[in-house]
Amino acid sequence: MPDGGNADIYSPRKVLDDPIFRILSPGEKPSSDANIAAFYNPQHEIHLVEKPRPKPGPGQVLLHVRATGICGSDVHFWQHGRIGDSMIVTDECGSGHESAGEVVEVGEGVTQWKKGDRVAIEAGVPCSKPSCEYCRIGRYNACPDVVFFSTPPFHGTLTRWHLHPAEWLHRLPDSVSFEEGSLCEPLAVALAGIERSGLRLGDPTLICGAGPIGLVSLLSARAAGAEPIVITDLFQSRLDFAKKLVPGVRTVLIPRGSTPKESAAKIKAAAEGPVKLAIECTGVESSVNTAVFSTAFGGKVFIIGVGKNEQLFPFMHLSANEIDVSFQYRYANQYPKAIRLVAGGLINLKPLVTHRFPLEEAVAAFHVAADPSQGAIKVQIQD
Ligand SMILES: NC(=O)c1ccc[n+]([C@@H]2O[C@H](COP(=O)([O-])OP(=O)(O)OC[C@H]3O[C@@H](n4cnc5c(N)ncnc54)[C@H](O)[C@@H]3O)[C@@H](O)[C@H]2O)c1
Ligand SMILES: OC[C@H](O)C(O)[C@@H](O)CO
Ligand SMILES: [Zn+2]
Ligand SMILES: [Zn+2]
Repeated sequence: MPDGGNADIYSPRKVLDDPIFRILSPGEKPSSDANIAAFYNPQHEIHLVEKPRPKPGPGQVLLHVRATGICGSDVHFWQHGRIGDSMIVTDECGSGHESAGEVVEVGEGVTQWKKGDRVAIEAGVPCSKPSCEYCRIGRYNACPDVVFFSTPPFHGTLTRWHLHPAEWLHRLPDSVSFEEGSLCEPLAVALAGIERSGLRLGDPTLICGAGPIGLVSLLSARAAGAEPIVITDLFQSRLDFAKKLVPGVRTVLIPRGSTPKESAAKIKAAAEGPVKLAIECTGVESSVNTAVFSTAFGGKVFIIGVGKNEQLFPFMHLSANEIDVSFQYRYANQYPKAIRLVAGGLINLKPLVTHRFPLEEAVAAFHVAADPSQGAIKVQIQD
């Protein structure tokens, strides 16, 4: 467990039999300063929960969470109860890990923050112990004792009053809104991918999938000087959105049922040749294979998407073309860079928020985020 943490906020709590947690009854109107949150459970229900307003312990900061984006992973935990074999919803669990907020109160020993400071909240809190190899070498996203808020059994940051360790908050300049601060979380994922992919100025680049992760990857690849950039999706509406976001991008609609080689032929035509780097943001086997067949000899397929545990890929094609395949898991050391790029105007996240809800309507927000017919890109809950 992280030092200085208050066991309460990290330990799982069974909502129903814990007197300080209660599920709000449908239609109940909580008071304007109630500490409400959106929780999901193993029965795939999602509801508002009222929790106590915590007091900051040593090294902690109490925040008023002002903006939280709903991630595909939040929806996945709610509707499927798990991600992979290790992240399983076995109890009521609070959602949200894309948050930004305002400092309300600081605990003993906290000197870098004061009331009113505006921050982005880094949801993955590693152990930071010298004895931990991954924390010691800076790849703290691999920390075996990480508390990643909203990944079961840890409750998320989608709440009104959230307690966080002071050193895992990042200052937001006044020029960066809470909306943008919240979006720095998916941006951190993309920036980690771009950094580890080795993307260089002028590299022909493919991005598979035009969801929030594909779109922040598009914005990041453009800022990093990739050219040309091709982006794919199954829905023309998402490709149209990508085109508005980055007018120079080339879009390729992937017809349902087309083979990876047929899709790759369309991509290579749009890119005027095979790409140097393919950033895969769907996790779907056919799309990963499309990325492989679209990549030049000596290129790289960099996979951010998550999907089925076992997947087939064209082994000999990769071998005979010396194509590297890498993966990204969350992020480490990316928040300061994300905030600099947004503050400096190199990455404009604002258009990504398409739907906004007040905290009291968080359940309705989840239903919109989960329904592709609503056309949402990023649904945000604001308070
Ligand atoms: N590696 C990490 O740490 C990390 C962090 C956040 C999200 N993710 C994962 O990244 C992926 C994308 O996240 P998101 O929020 O953008 O999800 P999303 O579902 O909103 O977007 C995925 C997009 O891919 C498109 N798509 C599906 N199959 C396709 C295909 N065969 N060809 C082209 N496009 C296809 C969908 O139409 C959709 O627009 C998800 O798997 C998510 O779990 C990974
Ligand atoms: O943005 C972070 C990702 O959504 C999470 O790691 C999720 O995949 C599991 O917690
Ligand atoms: Zn996420
Ligand atoms: Zn660690």
